Amino acid sequence: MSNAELGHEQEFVDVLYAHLADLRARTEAAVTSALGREHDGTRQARVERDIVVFEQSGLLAALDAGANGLCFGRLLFRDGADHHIGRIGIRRDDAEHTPLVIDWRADVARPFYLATGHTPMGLRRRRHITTSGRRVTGLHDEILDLTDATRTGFEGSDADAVLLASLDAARTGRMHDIVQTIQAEQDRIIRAPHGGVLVVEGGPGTGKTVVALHRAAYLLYANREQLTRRVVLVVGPNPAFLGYIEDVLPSLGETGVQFATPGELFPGVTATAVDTPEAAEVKGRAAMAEVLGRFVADRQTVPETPLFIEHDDGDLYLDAAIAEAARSKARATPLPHNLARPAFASRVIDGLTEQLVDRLGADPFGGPNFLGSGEIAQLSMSVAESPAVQAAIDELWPRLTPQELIADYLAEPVYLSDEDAAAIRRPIGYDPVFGTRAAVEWTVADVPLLDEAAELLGEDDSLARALAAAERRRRIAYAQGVLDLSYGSRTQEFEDRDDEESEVLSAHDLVDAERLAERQEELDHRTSAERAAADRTWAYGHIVVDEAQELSAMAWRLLMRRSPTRSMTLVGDPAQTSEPGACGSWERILVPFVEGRWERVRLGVNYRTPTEIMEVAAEVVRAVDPGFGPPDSVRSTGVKPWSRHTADLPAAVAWAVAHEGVAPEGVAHDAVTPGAGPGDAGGADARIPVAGRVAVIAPRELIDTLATAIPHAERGVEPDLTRPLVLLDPKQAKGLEFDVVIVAEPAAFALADLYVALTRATQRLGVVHTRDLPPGLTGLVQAG
Ligand SMILES: Nc1ncnc2c1ncn2[C@@H]1O[C@H](COP(=O)(O)OP(=O)(O)OP(=O)(O)O)[C@@H](O)[C@H]1O
Repeated sequence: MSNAELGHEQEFVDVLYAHLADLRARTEAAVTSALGREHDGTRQARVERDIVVFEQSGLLAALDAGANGLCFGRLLFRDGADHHIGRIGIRRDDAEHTPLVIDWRADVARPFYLATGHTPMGLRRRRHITTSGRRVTGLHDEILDLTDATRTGFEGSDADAVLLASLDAARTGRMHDIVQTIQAEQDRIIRAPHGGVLVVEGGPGTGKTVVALHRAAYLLYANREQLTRRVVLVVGPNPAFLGYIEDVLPSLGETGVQFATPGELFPGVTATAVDTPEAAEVKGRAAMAEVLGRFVADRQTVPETPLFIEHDDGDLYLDAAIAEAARSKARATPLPHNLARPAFASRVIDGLTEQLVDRLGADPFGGPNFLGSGEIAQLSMSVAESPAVQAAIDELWPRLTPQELIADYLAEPVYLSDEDAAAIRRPIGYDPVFGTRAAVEWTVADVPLLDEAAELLGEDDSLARALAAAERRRRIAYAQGVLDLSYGSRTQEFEDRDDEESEVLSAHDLVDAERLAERQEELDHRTSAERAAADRTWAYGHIVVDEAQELSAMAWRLLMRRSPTRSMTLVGDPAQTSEPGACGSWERILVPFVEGRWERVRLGVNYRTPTEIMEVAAEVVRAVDPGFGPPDSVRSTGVKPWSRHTADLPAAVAWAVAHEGVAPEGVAHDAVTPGAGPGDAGGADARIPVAGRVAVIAPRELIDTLATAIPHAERGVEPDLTRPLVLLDPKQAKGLEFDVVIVAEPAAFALADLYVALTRATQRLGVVHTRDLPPGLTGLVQAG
């Protein structure tokens, strides 16, 4: 093994970090000085400041992101080309600004992920560089050209060594990027074209989530202008999951991404209540769209007996004929309820004015009405301005908010069977003092109903839109000035744009005046992602949906509205579906929206769960579905899952936790000898992690009881997953992973939930139970 070779790479990495530090210092200085600079308040001065801040802030974020594990690979081509591959791209200071390290997303980096002995893609040698901080700790070379006789001593026959080392590492409670070890099947998905709907399917641990996140990073790189402006939205099942994955994109230099759970997709509403499974199922049905449409139509009424309206020019009667004619006119417009209201109102006003005209201008001798057009117009105005007339119109065609409509509907659900109506009925609460409506506690399944209501009702925002358009014109004019000046004052760092592989972008390359105008708004106020989050009608550039199999038909309607271009990556595993309202198959989800215009790809290798655990999880499913085929695990640990029967579940959970090496509060984790897990007796060459994370996964109804036995366990709606021990219900555990998992009382789990729980462990699995074990778990090693 050549220490010189390691030394060369260390020298290169040193140069790289020195360059990064220099770039960073210059960038930071530029931002600080621009922000701190006194300016005279003139447009010119503001423009100059904004140019610097705009150009440099994005670069700073990318530089910070790249600082950790900046360089991880090297490609040596047969033709002599030699490229280092990194998390971000950086160029030299030479005259040509040649690349120092290539962004992993650039085309030239692709052989790092795809080349094989059979298809070397021009490569002679591929090198994995392992670093710890800034120190090069290891090299792993693969020779792809058998005529290459050079030997460094780092050539390895096991091409998966780097991957296995990464998979065996103790978990941290946060998902990490995998740029160093993306597998070929994953790379093809990550770089699949931007347009259309791509469904990524695969069993537990096949990398669906991590691949979807890298795909988002790749798409942002390849379509930067479009996607940073339109924003990428990542939808995940719950807040804990979003916390678990939220570091991945920033670690790849991408910060302008919005994360949301399905309960957060209606701005202004936070889902705090929980539906029963039956209620969630009813609310999620596609038929609810039509039901709500009918409910809105029911609010457009005709009086059974004429409404009497006192008026200065004479009493008015708003009868069924006038209301009927007005309703037909309003419904004939293509507008939603609130926007069609003016059409209704104007026809009612015409009808009532006619009443007055007939009465006041009637010729007693049967001749033509003697009121002139001016007088009629006057009468019409006085009718329109009458508060009593307005109140009558409101009664027949009320202005409605989505919240009011859905609260009313849930208070008295119609167009459903009695059973379904009973499942979702929720009386309106009233403030005991003021008698006003109490605030509604919304559920996740209410959110798509609110969105549907917003579509049916429409919002009269014409004034707001006109103001926004005027403001936008002003900003574009201003931004044009920014760009003109920016071109004149560009720095060396940003000039280097002659080739297609450039990774560092400048204002001229990224933006036109319109785009910069939007950027200015961001600088002044919020980021694009923040603006998107606050705007129900935002059209996202790309949407990634994780655990997509869980969403209801109504939730899909909402998401499709947010993606008019239908650029989406949907990630899921139908075998892990347990939501009663879930849509079921991809066909059912997608045919109504993108029939024939979607593609499905499958990932088939489990990178998380070792063979020993996966076999057990598969047996559980096979007990009901004998043909079930789980993904193949990429590694095994030699440690068999164990079970323990007990009469005292909390005590058994506490015992299991102690045996898995999680110290109670106040005792340092290191003070407990880890690894002596109850199942180790059977393990021959067990590879045990030194430290890591343990999860106890238990049915929701047992969580409180178990918490008393393991008070040091982290739990709650949004548990901190970086803590050594967490207590979760199976829904919360979706998408997560831990070194060790203890499943409590598996007989109380739904089958899909149990499958999810059993497949969360990267190292060891134990089961504690008082009831009989479900089929598939009965053969586990008995512990204790
Ligand atoms: N190429 C890879 N290199 C290193 N680690 C990988 C690779 N692919 C996947 N992994 C790791 O495997 C684990 C499982 O990945 P991920 O959570 O994305 O799987 P999933 O298919 O979404 O699982 P589930 O459906 O069970 O939630 C993660 O720790 C991930 O980092």
